[in-house]
Amino acid sequence: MIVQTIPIPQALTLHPLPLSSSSFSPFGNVIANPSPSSTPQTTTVSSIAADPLLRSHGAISANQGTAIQYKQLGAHGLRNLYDQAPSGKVASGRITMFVCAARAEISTSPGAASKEEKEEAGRAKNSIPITILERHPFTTQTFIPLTANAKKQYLVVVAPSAPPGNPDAALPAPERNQNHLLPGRGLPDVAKLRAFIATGEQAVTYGAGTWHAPMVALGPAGTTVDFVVVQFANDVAVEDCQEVVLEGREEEGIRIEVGLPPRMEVARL
Ligand SMILES: NC(=O)N[C@@H](O)C(=O)O
Repeated sequence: MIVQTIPIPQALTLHPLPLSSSSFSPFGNVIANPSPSSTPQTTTVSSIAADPLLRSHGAISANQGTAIQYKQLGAHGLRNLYDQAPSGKVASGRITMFVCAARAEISTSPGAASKEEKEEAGRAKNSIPITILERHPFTTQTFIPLTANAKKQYLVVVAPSAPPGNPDAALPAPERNQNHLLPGRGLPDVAKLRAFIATGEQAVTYGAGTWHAPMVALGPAGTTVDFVVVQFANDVAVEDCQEVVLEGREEEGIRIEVGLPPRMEVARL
């Protein structure tokens, strides 16, 4: 539900970076195969012991040696903090699906964009407006694209919380998380918005309370990116989802948008 309207102080164009675990760590987790070159056939107790990457992701040999199981995929696992929700209403785990229409397309061909491509991108105004941010204060939310295709892409737009103050004082938000990973109860700090380009080989978990824009699928017109979404909810609107409208002044060009590059290298973890 909409809880606030924030005036956009000045025009802002975000330049998205390839999504990676390290750049996204203040906001949540990137989930991807930590070591695509490792196969179940060649991964043994001793090869795991010798490989810091496998060890740091908690790799074990599973399914009678026919699988690798990674048990540690980031600090923001599934979190249910509804025991701190003022309504006291218990939450349940939910699995839903978002079928997201592609809203723009960028090329994934490696290499720098040519002068002509940059000019063309400028002319096409290849940008996505950001007009709303939302957070799920008491739960993590994981978006898992139903494709393992690096050519499928989506935009992840997130903001840290501003220091707490009057405007957010009445909003339900948790105070404690076992790993102290909460972003804080404040409204989004729009000047510090960040944008990332994710691929179909990456899933993303927003940490509990992380401000984020509604998912933006990328790709040719008429296509979709389908996501399985895993979170908790208790059906109390203000505890499940708090939305903030970002109010620009179109006539003065005061808006927030993500500028899409004509070409972008896609990154692994
Ligand atoms: N992220 C996104 O697209 N949507 C949500 O977080 C939602 O719960 O609606």
